[in-house]
Amino acid sequence: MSTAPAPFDPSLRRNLESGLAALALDPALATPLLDYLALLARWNRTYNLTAVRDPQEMVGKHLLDSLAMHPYVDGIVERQGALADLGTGPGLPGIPLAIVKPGLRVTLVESNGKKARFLREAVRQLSLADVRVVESRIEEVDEPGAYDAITARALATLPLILELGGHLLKPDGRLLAMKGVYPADEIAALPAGWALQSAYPLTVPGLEAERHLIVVGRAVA
Ligand SMILES: C[S@@+](CC[C@H](N)C(=O)[O-])C[C@H]1O[C@@H](n2cnc3c(N)ncnc32)[C@H](O)[C@@H]1O
Repeated sequence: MSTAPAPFDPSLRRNLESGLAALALDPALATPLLDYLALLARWNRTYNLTAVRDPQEMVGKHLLDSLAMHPYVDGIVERQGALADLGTGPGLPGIPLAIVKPGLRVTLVESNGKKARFLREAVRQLSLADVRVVESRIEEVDEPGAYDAITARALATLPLILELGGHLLKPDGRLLAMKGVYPADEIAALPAGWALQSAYPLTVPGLEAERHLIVVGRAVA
């Protein structure tokens, strides 16, 4: 499938630009983000990559929702670190974060072949030089201790995310998990050796839904 200019209604760009401004991001980033959205919307017609089909809805539920956590990856960019986005699906939140944080090294981990094919194409067409795609089950990724952070959105419970991908984190690495309702039960059930580090309420411009960023790291003995 070829690249084409984003064929969107101007109101969609305006909504995205005002959402970016509300998140303290440069509204000019709307251009590369809309290129990604156009690709996603086009492939979604045949590949069923996401249940959200309306591009206007994708702006809030996918782009701005993914970007609401952007301040929390700044430390990784500063230390020239690496982040693995587990069960990334069509690249969420990994691709929007990579677009707005140049220099952030992102590995997109996805086991579904169709989604991985889309991801490789998106990386190529959007010229995302610091992004790589690993088509694999998370638990089979053989890169122990390689990452400063792992992200996961709509993947699994906190204990299961750590069971699948905890091995990928450096000793001081962090799981940054995006959650809806505050996951008190999941936090109480964290596996031995892991502890809640912080929890931040996230505001997603234009969305009412409750969102939280849950930060988990290795417990200090
Ligand atoms: C509900 S989707 C969420 C996708 C994306 N993170 C988002 O926020 O839209 C979960 C994704 O995780 C992938 N997945 C689930 N278990 C996995 C595993 N063990 N290894 C790799 N990918 C997995 C699925 O194929 C699916 O694309």
